[in-house]
Amino acid sequence: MTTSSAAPDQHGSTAPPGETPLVPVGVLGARGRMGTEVVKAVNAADDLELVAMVDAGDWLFDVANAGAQVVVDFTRPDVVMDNVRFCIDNNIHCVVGTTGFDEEKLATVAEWLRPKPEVGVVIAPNFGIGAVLLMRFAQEAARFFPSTEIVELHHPNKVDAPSGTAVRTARLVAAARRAAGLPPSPDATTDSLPGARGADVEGVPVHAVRLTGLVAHQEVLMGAAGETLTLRHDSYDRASFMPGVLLAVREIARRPGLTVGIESFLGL
Ligand SMILES: NC(=O)C1=CN([C@@H]2O[C@H](COP(=O)(O)OP(=O)(O)OC[C@H]3O[C@@H](n4cnc5c(N)ncnc54)[C@H](O)[C@@H]3O)[C@@H](O)[C@H]2O)C=CC1
Ligand SMILES: O=C(O)C1=N[C@H](C(=O)O)C[C@H](O)C1
Repeated sequence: MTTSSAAPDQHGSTAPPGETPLVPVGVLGARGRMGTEVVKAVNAADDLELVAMVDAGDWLFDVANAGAQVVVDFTRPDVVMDNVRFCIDNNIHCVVGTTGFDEEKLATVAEWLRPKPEVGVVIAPNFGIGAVLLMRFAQEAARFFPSTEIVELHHPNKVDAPSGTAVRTARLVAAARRAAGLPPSPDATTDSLPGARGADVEGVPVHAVRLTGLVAHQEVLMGAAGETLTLRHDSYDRASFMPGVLLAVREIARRPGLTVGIESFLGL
């Protein structure tokens, strides 16, 4: 299913002459939990124009035919790479929220962008500004604590575990610990059931909870003698991700190449 307004001009805009051109935006995963929020947010923005809504089984070409200059992808880890490749090949900037990106996939996207110096792609596991701040705070604090573990908690419809946010947080914490010369966190475990100590992400245990009634939550637990520092972020409504998504949609044309995370968009 797609929606598209009057045929865009050569700049992809349908704004009346003399007015600031609207940025034509396409949404992939448009009927999903996040995609429906993005559709609402783009429709409510007076400087953006929703020109294409694509979901499973729809024709991906519709985003190009509709003149989208920016595409937002909130689909699935197993399809997102095909979507990103299509957008890059068609000179369409990409704001990607879909998770599942490891270093290899990020390197592949960067390679696809090499012959396209004008195209911008931002891949962010979390567009929630509070979540981004949590990651930054955890990165800053990590070097002061012998032990760090992460607990992420999500709705039971999430297909991937651990969350992309938790994996990125763990990687940032692990890098900070390495830079500080910290030894591995103390752990005397020698006898455990599979999974009991969580997923090992560069030496940081990450535990995933799936619970009816939740949306998206994360705790970073940092331990030292006689104290624990607990950092927690809660997303109660997917509207919380929209300020970050719209910031990226508005900025991406000025950010050619691959950007991972929205920290630089926030001046962090
Ligand atoms: N970066 C961030 O801030 C956030 C990222 N996410 C991630 O976004 C992704 C989507 O999450 P949800 O919206 O909850 O999932 P969802 O399952 O509700 O939505 C995914 C949508 O993509 C559609 N889809 C599947 N294959 C497609 C294809 N080839 N082309 C177009 N559409 C296709 C599905 O039919 C579905 O409507 C997940 O990877 C999740 O981890 C979720 C929330 C925030
Ligand atoms: O699937 C979700 O809902 C979310 N996924 C992202 C992730 O995997 O980090 C972001 C947020 O946690 C919500």
